[in-house]
Amino acid sequence: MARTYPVSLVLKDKRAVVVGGGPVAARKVQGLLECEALVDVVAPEATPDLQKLVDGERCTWRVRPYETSDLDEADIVFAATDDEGVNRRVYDDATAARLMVNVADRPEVCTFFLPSVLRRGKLSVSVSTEGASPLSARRIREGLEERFGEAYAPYLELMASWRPRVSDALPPERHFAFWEQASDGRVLAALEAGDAAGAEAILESLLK
Ligand SMILES: C[C@@]1(CC(=O)O)c2cc3[nH]c(cc4nc(cc5[nH]c(cc(n2)[C@H]1CCC(=O)O)[C@@](C)(CC(=O)O)[C@@H]5CCC(=O)O)C(CC(=O)O)=C4CCC(=O)O)c(CCC(=O)O)c3CC(=O)O
Ligand SMILES: NC(=O)C1=CN([C@@H]2O[C@H](COP(=O)(O)OP(=O)(O)OC[C@H]3O[C@@H](n4cnc5c(N)ncnc54)[C@H](O)[C@@H]3O)[C@@H](O)[C@H]2O)C=CC1
Repeated sequence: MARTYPVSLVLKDKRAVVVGGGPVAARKVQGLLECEALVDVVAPEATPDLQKLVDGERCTWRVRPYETSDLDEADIVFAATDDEGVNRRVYDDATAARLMVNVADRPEVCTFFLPSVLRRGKLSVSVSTEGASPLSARRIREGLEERFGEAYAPYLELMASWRPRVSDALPPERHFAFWEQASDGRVLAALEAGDAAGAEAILESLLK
């Protein structure tokens, strides 16, 4: 298989069709809703966890087997039934419509895989083994949780809020040096110690 091309998709208000209603589909629906996608589930049956996510607005449920026309409005497709033939049909239909498609039981035909993701606010660390060992991806992600603590969330909020300020206050040739020092660990350490004012003061001092 060719190597994959990692991206972070912006799926807000994009329509994702998830075929299947088991735990695998539910995990995908949950992740999609967290990214503010619009989700259409197609399945004759769905787990209680998945049913709880259905609100008739951002997440609908077509309570029946898959039909080709289910992909009419789709931007991205997930085949996650326990029926190989149905998953195959979803794959064929999606491919014919030139849609990106993830097939839960067929890594070799997926046009994208779901990585295991560590999140801290705007930080996401995605771990993929390209289908070789999903459980290893999860274990690697779990191993990263200690390394990347909760302070990364306020840290990146602070960095983002300073970007326009730095652009306004400093000439372009000083931007890189500013960000190099701003990201050298001191601001993060201040936030880890609960010292938001101290973190801000470090950045202020770098403007001089
Ligand atoms: C190809 C891929 C397609 C896709 O994108 O779905 C795929 C395929 C398959 N997974 C299978 C099994 C398991 N998958 C998990 C877990 C996760 N699987 C995820 C992704 C992917 N799984 C994609 C590749 C990602 C990569 O390699 O990096 C994660 C990372 C992300 C997510 O799903 O959101 C999420 C962890 C999230 C987290 O916790 O952080 C566990 C463990 C568990 O449940 O905790 C098991 C049981 C243990 C085992 O079998 O290893 C099987 C066999 C099914 C069977 O035997 O019937 C297949 C099919 C096959 O391999 O043929
Ligand atoms: N990618 C991944 O991370 C993983 C993938 N798998 C694979 O994912 C698949 C699904 O796993 P589970 O959610 O545990 O299955 P499950 O058996 O719990 O659920 C299957 C779902 O498919 C639905 N379904 C069956 N025929 C359908 C049709 N014609 N149209 C629409 N929906 C239909 C059923 O109503 C049910 O909701 C399996 O093939 C399994 O091998 C399993 C574990 C992890």
